[in-house]
Amino acid sequence: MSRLAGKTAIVTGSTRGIGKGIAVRYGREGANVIVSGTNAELCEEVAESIRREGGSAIGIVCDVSDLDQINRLYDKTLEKFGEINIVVNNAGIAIFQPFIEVEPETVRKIWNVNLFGTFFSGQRAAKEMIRQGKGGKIINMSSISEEVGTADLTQYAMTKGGIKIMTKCMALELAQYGINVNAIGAGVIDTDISMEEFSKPGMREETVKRIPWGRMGEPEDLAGTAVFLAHEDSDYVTGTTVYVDGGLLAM
Ligand SMILES: NC(=O)C1=CN([C@@H]2O[C@H](COP(=O)(O)OP(=O)(O)OC[C@H]3O[C@@H](n4cnc5c(N)ncnc54)[C@H](O)[C@@H]3O)[C@@H](O)[C@H]2O)C=CC1
Ligand SMILES: C[C@H](O)[C@@H]1OC(=O)[C@H](O)[C@@H]1O
Repeated sequence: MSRLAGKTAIVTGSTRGIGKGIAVRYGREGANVIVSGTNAELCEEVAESIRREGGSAIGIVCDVSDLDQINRLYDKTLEKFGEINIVVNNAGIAIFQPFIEVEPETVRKIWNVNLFGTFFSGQRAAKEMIRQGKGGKIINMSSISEEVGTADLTQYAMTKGGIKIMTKCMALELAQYGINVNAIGAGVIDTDISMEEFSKPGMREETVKRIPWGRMGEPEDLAGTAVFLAHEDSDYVTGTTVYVDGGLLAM
């Protein structure tokens, strides 16, 4: 299928995990994909793997906690492809720590990537999409953590709660330009972000037991929703979170 043919899509934090899964699927759906992250070699590696499958992709380094790098990401994308139609604000970090032990620096670090990065990448995306005058799709990576509390993750969960309301406010302001803004609320997905936590004895088994679908998610489980939210099929969907969580929030 080529549901995204002719579209140019930036996916932040797409050198591994969920972002990589989305970037690879967008490549298969015919989009020009910008693979982005903090490591230049990895950006090129993932872009090359998309090109090897016959897709169109380039790698551009961008630390989303740095506004200059965000602007460079957008400038370079426009230089190469002339337009930006889809942006997935996926880059994110988590640090597990009991609330009473968290240092200010930890909060600032998570805040800068998850909130500042999503906000200012979204802002630049909106400015370009308004200038282009053809609408566009902005997808923010959120989590079931925007809805339910998790011990040792206050410093992370509050950023996802922030992304939830950011998504709604952006959707309200940008509807007049035909720009959809939605979020994906991922459940527990088997990626490096939780590797340390799940290497603790019994943690993985305990977690899987709580998931109605009976397994942790894989990055590929999110890719279909990311295509839907990037495609015209979702033109009347805005300001919402689509949860992809194996039923966790149904409990
Ligand atoms: N794995 C999970 O269970 C869940 C993950 N999420 C969210 O999905 C997103 C992706 O996470 P995963 O793929 O699971 O983790 P991951 O750790 O495998 O991938 C995170 C990606 O973000 C990149 N990144 C980190 N800091 C960055 C920065 N300053 N600038 C640019 N890129 C940066 C990393 O290089 C990596 O490519 C995150 O926003 C995370 O909060 C949401 C719910 C569940
Ligand atoms: C970091 C967590 O393990 C991961 O991130 C989320 O947002 C999910 O709720 C998972 O627990």
